[in-house]
Amino acid sequence: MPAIEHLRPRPSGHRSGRDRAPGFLGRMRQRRAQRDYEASVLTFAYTLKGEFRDACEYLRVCHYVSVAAGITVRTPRVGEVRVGPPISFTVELMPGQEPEDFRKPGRRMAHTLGAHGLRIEPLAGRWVRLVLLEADPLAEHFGLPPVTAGSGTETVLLGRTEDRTTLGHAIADPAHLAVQGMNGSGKSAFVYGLLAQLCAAPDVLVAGSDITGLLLGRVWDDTAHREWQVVGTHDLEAHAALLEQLVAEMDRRLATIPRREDKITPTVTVPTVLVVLEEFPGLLRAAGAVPKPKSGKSLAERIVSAQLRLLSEGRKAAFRVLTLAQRFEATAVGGGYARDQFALRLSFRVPADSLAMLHGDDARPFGQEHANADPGIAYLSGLGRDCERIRVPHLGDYGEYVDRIQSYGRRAES
Ligand SMILES: Nc1ncnc2c1ncn2[C@@H]1O[C@H](COP(=O)(O)OP(=O)(O)OP(=O)(O)O)[C@@H](O)[C@H]1O
Repeated sequence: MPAIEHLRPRPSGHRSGRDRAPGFLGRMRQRRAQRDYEASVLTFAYTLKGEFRDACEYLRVCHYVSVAAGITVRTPRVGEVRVGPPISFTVELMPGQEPEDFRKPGRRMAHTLGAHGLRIEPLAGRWVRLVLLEADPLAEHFGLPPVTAGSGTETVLLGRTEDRTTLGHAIADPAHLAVQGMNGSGKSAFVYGLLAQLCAAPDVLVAGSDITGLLLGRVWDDTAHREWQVVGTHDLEAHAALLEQLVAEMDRRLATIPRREDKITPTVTVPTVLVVLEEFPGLLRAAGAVPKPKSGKSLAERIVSAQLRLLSEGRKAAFRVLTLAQRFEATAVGGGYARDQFALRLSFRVPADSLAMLHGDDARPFGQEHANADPGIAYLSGLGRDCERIRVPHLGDYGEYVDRIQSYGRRAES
């Protein structure tokens, strides 16, 4: 950030190196160094304020006020500037502004000021502190600790935000999850971590369909979950049959909701069912190649309609759908209505248009940069937060996933 660099005070020690009070010339040098330093801080603060004002104007974090001479621009007032590191400054929000209003333009604002990112720390009243981050706060590796949830109502670790807030989510909370990402972006590793955290909970059942056979299937042998999982492409009919079986269970639950309640409360005997649909567009493509029977629905139609019913009615019956896809195009996941049912959405590295497709137009400014994101970096929408960049925890290699499911996966009762 050459434009707004500041000088740091230099130690004014005397040449002898001995610990002795400075003489007259030494004291003069000290005073001059102090004066130079103070002047450099003032120049630095002045320059930073100017650059911040320009950035606010360009990014429209400002008010346009009509005066007799025409339109004038008001930008948030900068208070105290700290030279850091990290460099930070306080800002008084303008009427109607919220700290969150700096989040979306934050990255661009930081780039204008020569930093990597911006952390927003709300202070008292209408003041916030903006901290300029010199490096990507998400660059640091984040390992998943060896924890398992004791119940679906306990939160599992989803990730860490740029301001180091840890985000968790309880699978019993009524939200379906959508996860998209290109090959190698870290979406499977994320779900390995999620399932490893959930596999031991006595009131959670991990069911689903996985044409790859890596996420579900063999890994889950000898656990209570395995009989509710279908893998591979050798018997595609079995995938449709499983989803229809899950819909039948959902219908049975809906019919038994107590009169004065509007949803099922999950228990050990009526667990939260997490329906994992790994590489769902691939399943639909494979099913689409199966010839349609003379009467009735095609295999792909059966799969789409079962998924749609689980998505639209499952929440009240303690069903949660977790769908994985490389891109969440409406046509690839059973239509726009199906896509709208996901309250929690995560996008690992995807092309810019795919990010906006799942997170809305608000995510468009992040698209270009996110298209080159490192594995494990994702945008998350949901949990009552705006679309936000996070790093998800990393469980380790595939062998670690196998070990954790085999060690902690809930066993079938004999
Ligand atoms: N959270 C993470 N932190 C650090 N590295 C990660 C993380 N997640 C994944 N990786 C690295 O990225 C590699 C690819 O991850 P992963 O296999 O999950 O990608 P994917 O999106 O599922 O790709 P594919 O669709 O090909 O399966 C992993 O082998 C791992 O080395």
